[in-house]
Amino acid sequence: MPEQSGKVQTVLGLIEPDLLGRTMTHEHLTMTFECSHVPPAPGDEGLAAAPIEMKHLHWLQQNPYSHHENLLLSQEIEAVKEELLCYRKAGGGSIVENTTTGITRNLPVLRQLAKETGVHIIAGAGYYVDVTHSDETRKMTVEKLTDIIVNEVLHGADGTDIRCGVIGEIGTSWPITESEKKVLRATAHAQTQLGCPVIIHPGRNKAAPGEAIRILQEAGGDISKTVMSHLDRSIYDPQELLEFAKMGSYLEYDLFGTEVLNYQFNLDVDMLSDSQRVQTLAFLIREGYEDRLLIAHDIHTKHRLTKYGGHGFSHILKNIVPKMLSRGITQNQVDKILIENPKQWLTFK
Ligand SMILES: CC(=O)NCCS(=O)(=O)O
Repeated sequence: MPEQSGKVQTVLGLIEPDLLGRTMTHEHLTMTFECSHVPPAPGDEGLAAAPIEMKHLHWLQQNPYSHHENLLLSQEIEAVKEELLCYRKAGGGSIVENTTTGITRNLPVLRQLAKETGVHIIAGAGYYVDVTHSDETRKMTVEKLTDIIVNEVLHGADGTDIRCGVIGEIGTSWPITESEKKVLRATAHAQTQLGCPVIIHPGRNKAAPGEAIRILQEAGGDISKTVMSHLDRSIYDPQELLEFAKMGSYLEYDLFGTEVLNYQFNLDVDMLSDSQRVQTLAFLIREGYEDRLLIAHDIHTKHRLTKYGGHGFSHILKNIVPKMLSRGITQNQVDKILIENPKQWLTFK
């Protein structure tokens, strides 16, 4: 049985699960997102190249992926540190940092932030979406990928002794590519060895979450210990959502704070607003899924930091929790979503 059994693995070492407190299960503290750049609309090239300024804020909020500098969260370590201190003051305890290979994971920075702020930080093992896979990664067998992921959890990643405490976010596109399928199978095999939590980034299609879970399941993964991210932009129809929920993964609404008219990555999608996210949580609770719900902001660009007029890492604690309570979700259910469910998920078997 690995030493992680019954514990949560943070970038500063193993801790008792009860120490986690309120936990955002899907955030990024330092990463780059140039792989997802969307060319600006004709006529907007000047805005896309201009420094971030108050007068451009609305454009930036609606076109976050067209502004190169906005995609470099890695440049904002000091601002993120300030945010984490505020997050603690607001009652936050822990953050799962989902940056994996391909979007510039920086474990030494995560360790430094954990030491300086007192926030428990859990780092992610594995690989982001196919466009970020190197030729070397693409050529690897499932066995080799499994060894690498297991090593990132048991011994440390990126040449450091800093150990990851979850596998993911494991990136998948739509349709899921061959290289991504190998990574999913390796994830399931590593999870079988380690008894660890897993988190998946689905492709941008309503069929994508189910397909990723099926691949994990067929490879022996533990779906009850797996989180499906980004449901806010993936499955809207209530019946289809319930069908997916029956598969047994955690259901994560992790784009709180994102309010956009046009979702740049898929214009067919009407991205949920925060009010609709809360309504969806209430619906899933009524349907019996309160033990399966997780929430977060998935901050991955500069404009969502308070330094740039964004909502920051404390938005859920300061604004969404009161809204949940005012819409009939009980304090006990809020605590489940923010404390108990993350604890159950993050504790190694
Ligand atoms: C970093 C990351 O993968 N964010 C997800 C953005 S998306 O719009 O939900 O795909």
